[in-house]
Amino acid sequence: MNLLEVEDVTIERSGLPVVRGVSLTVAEGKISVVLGANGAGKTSLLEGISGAVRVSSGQVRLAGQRIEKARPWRRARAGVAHVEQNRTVFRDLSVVDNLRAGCRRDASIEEAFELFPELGKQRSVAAGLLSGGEQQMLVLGRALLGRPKVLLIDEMSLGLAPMVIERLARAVGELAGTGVGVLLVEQFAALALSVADHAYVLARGEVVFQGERAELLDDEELLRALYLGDPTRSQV
Ligand SMILES: Nc1ncnc2c1ncn2[C@@H]1O[C@H](COP(=O)(O)OP(=O)(O)OP(=O)(O)O)[C@@H](O)[C@H]1O
Repeated sequence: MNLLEVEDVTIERSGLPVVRGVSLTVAEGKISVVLGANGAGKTSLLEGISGAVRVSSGQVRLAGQRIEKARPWRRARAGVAHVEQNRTVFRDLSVVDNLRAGCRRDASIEEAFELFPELGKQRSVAAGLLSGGEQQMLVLGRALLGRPKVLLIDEMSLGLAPMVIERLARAVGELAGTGVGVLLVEQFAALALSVADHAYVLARGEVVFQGERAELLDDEELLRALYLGDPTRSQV
């Protein structure tokens, strides 16, 4: 079942369309990734889904219900969690208090420690003292405790070491395993493709490729172009 459906969505910034007629889906328990160079419109797309920016036209449906006109907090309450690029933690609060801040009554912060035992060993440490990777774990753990249906994750790998990125990717796979639909936006294809079920490539606001992970892995030319940051150069 598709938990998230984005249909023909256009988003404008300063009067210019930066997301143009994009359609994509995220199924229950699956990971869809959106790849694309800097400025391709990935962040704007996620913001349009969570409500941080207005969608000019098209539909966004969560479990079949239209949400593209709903206020951001309503979308969050309906089950859209948005993990933004800047890893926002409450720096002065402990790990436990950061998790409590996002914890629904029917969730337990122990669930976050099961997913990230690393955090369980630092319960009373101020979040600001954690490494970048641990802060990302904290943000993901907190999002999990909000019991989302769909998790939007923006550039989780930014500035992190490959080993840490692999660790996070594994955790995202485990999260999806619980039934959450994940939409992962990444500039770097390797991480995204290691966990993706379905992949989309965005260039200048448009989807220029979509397919199963295997198809993208098979298409060396497209992959190379992705790494060079210009997916429009390949034959798609
Ligand atoms: N607040 C804004 N006002 C005007 N234009 C914006 C704004 N934010 C982004 N843009 C423009 O929208 C386009 C898409 O940006 P967006 O951040 O969505 O792309 P991206 O693929 O996520 O890139 P990045 O990896 O840099 O986040 C870019 O041309 C950018 O300059």
